[in-house]
Amino acid sequence: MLDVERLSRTFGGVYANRDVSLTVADGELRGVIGPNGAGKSTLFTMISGHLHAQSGRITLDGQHIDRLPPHRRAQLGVAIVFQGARLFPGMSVLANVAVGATSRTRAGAVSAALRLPRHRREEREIFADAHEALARVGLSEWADRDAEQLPLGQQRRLQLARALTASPKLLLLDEPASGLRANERRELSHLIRELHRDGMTIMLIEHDVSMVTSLADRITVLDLGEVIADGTPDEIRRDPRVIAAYLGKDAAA
Ligand SMILES: Nc1ncnc2c1ncn2[C@@H]1O[C@H](COP(=O)(O)OP(=O)(O)OP(=O)(O)O)[C@@H](O)[C@H]1O
Repeated sequence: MLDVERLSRTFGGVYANRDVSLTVADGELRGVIGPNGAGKSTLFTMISGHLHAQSGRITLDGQHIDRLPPHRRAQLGVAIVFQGARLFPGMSVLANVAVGATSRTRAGAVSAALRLPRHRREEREIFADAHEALARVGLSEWADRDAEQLPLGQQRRLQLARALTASPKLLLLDEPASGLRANERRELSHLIRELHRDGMTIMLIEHDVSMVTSLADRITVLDLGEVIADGTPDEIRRDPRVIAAYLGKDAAA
């Protein structure tokens, strides 16, 4: 489904990603781990198109997408939840999800301003999609609440709902669990596992190694912008390079 070949990107002459290659199978849940500054977010934003790679190639279902802008990649099924993504302040939970969905409408601004039938139909579809996505993440009963009033765990699920309105083929989650309490983490893990079971292809950046090893089919480990290991959670746990670079002595014990 996703082929990343020798992707590179530098900032100020320093490699944030250097010849990063990986292949993600259809329906796979791929964990991406590595120390701070390893290049994980850089990799995700190059896949989503928000950051340009300086070299390398990205192929989604056989189609080269590396020259496409982010909205075209989104139309092809790539959705990203950014690290620390913000909510729209002063808006309800439902409106926050619906705003995410409006970027995909076809009717355009003129038709929206004139409230032409096509626009009204799209608006209905958007809100139907938003309701469905909220149900999917278990937030239906909070639809009319002010989004900012939600506890952090629910805010993260809201971000996920926003991404789901696009019915993505490939969902990129950049540290969705950071800052969450243990019970919120468990709920989010459960939700990610369900999406995976439903067949969605997911890439997940996560610092909590036990969370990522319990969820992922395979894990890619980055260090200083390079892939230092790629394998099943068991293989990763045993890999001496990973233990040395990332997991530390505790994990090796
Ligand atoms: N927009 C930018 N401008 C300059 N340097 C950047 C930029 N984005 C990333 N970098 C640098 O690229 C390297 C990789 O950063 P990146 O955010 O991809 O790492 P990460 O593995 O996601 O880190 P973290 O776990 O802390 O989120 C770091 O050295 C970072 O400082």
